[in-house]
Amino acid sequence: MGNLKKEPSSPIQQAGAKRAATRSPSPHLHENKKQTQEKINKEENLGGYPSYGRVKACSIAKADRIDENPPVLRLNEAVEGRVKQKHSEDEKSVVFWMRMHDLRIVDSRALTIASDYAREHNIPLIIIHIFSPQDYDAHDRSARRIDMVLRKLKSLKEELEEMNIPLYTFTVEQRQHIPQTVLDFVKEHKSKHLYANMEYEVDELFRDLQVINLANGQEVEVQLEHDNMVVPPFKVLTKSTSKPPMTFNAYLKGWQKIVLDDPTYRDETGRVEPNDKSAKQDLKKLFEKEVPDEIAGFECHDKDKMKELWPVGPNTADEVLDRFLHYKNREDATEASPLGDDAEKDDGNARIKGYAEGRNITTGETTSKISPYLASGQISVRQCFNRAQKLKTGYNMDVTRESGVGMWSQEVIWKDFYQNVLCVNPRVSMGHPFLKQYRFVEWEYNEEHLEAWHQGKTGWPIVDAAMRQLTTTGWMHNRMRMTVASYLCKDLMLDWREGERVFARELIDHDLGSNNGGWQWSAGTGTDAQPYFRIFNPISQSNKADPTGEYIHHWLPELKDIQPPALFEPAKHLSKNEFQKLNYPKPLVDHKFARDRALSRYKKALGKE
Ligand SMILES: Cc1cc2nc3c(=O)[nH]c(=O)nc-3n(C[C@H](O)[C@H](O)[C@H](O)COP(=O)(O)OP(=O)(O)OC[C@H]3O[C@@H](n4cnc5c(N)ncnc54)[C@H](O)[C@@H]3O)c2cc1C
Repeated sequence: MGNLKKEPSSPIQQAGAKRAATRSPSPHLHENKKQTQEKINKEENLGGYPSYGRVKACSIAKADRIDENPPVLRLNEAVEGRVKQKHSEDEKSVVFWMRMHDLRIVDSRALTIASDYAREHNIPLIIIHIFSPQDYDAHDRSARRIDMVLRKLKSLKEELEEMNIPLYTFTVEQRQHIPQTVLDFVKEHKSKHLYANMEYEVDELFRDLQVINLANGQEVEVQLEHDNMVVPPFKVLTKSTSKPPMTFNAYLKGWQKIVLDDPTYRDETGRVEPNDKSAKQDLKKLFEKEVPDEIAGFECHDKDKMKELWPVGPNTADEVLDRFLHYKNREDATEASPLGDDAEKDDGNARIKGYAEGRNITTGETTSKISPYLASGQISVRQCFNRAQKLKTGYNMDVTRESGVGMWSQEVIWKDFYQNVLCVNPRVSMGHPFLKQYRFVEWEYNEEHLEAWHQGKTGWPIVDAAMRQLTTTGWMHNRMRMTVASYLCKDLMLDWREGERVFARELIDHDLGSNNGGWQWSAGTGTDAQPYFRIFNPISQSNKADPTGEYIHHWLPELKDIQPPALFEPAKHLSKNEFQKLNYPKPLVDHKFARDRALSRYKKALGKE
């Protein structure tokens, strides 16, 4: 790999490197960190994870302890037992805390309740959003994701201003100070009620528990709602065990029954109601504060490109969905915004209609590209599900695999499923495999290979094209996510958490539940995981996802003159001379060798070797 650059190449990698330099140990200190980390791993019984300090995992003991009493259940209890506050004359406002996952003002459960309370008592509604760089760091948030949040907040601020509602944003540097800072704000604005939708990551659940505990002693009532899933966590239970099912098919069955029995789960709440005009004057200072252009340490270096590819505005998420439900597939859309202006409305040939058969093809617009908008809550899961279901024919609810509507609805339910997995087994978001038997897989730690994979220089065109799509656009097609993830874990034998982290730092649609679920599925360590012995072959994946080679040609112009099948494995098909002229790397590892190595390592972890 002599042609591999050590310097971060994509803007997002540069941002990551800068952040790493300021906030976390430099990647170049990995060698020094290795010993310390190995010591910690040994001490904490993490054996088998010799890490370079990159992979974050808490001790097994701690993960098991948190799993035994999942924080979401504790939070549910705390919400039930909260100290209630009655409205009185001295209550002058009500506060809604908007989070990174619910950036919208329509169909947001807690926001609607807050808005109703404000109307009922004739007091103004205040909306706040907190920037927490420490949390972004802890969750490896990408600068692109943060940039999209800022752009959306700016747009919301303008919209809300028309409705006399202030959207006030501020940064809290030390995340441990967030609970009290929020309560201080609530009290300062003479409010006794704070509303928010729950976030399901472990840190956030513990933070919210603390908010409630503190509020109980400070005459503030905190009400938290389940909003980020159609069916809240721990609701779907298997008949035989009364436990949440951990396979998708069983979950889907239970999910469907619950929603059919009680259609209110699908009910959308309306739009936030305006404040009285007087709020503009009374809360002048809050209106005056601008949403910042960037957050220090998370500057987005390809901001303009992101803005062009993933625009935001009052109705953009609705429009992106609309395109998928009612417009034709644009053939040349590999690097285009889902809102490009050359789309043709055609209900008879709408993209969703071809989804069941076409979703694995990487060229054109075979999927919705709604994920950046869904992950940041610019549109709700309910809205997506309901709007697709409106197009169904002949069923009460279509979640079958036979139709485009059914298949797409199932995919949306996968999002719910992975949120549920996160809530039921919090260890998965703390660096632990869902299948505990895979705690001791022996991974390779190879900085060069990781870097080559990240930069799209593995020598396997389908993997490289996909990784360049990721670093250039912040998004990757689902089949490609599975392909590159399988390649990282099973061909390069690199720890899935390394890949999970790279994705988190690059993706504009990063969602902890879906990302973790996708990575663990690919590594064979998760729910529904493909078994360890199923190893994606880059050539069959190329044939399946990019039969004409158009996707590879788009992302790897150096291979533009080569056609399939040579395109899928040029090092094998071309003469030495021809191959050298391409300036394209040879495969990092031989697939057959890698396959045998992976099988042996997994078997060893299972005690079969
Ligand atoms: C290794 C790996 C990492 C992933 N990381 C993320 C991530 O960080 N954020 C993310 O939103 N999705 C992630 N996914 C799931 C999936 O790849 C994306 O949701 C999908 O590619 C987004 O494109 P789309 O909106 O066009 O999807 P569509 O096919 O149009 O699906 C519509 C929506 O359904 C949901 N969905 C679809 N497939 C899945 C799935 N397999 N798991 C969970 N939800 C799904 C998403 O919200 C998606 O936007 C990951 C998958 C893998 C294999």
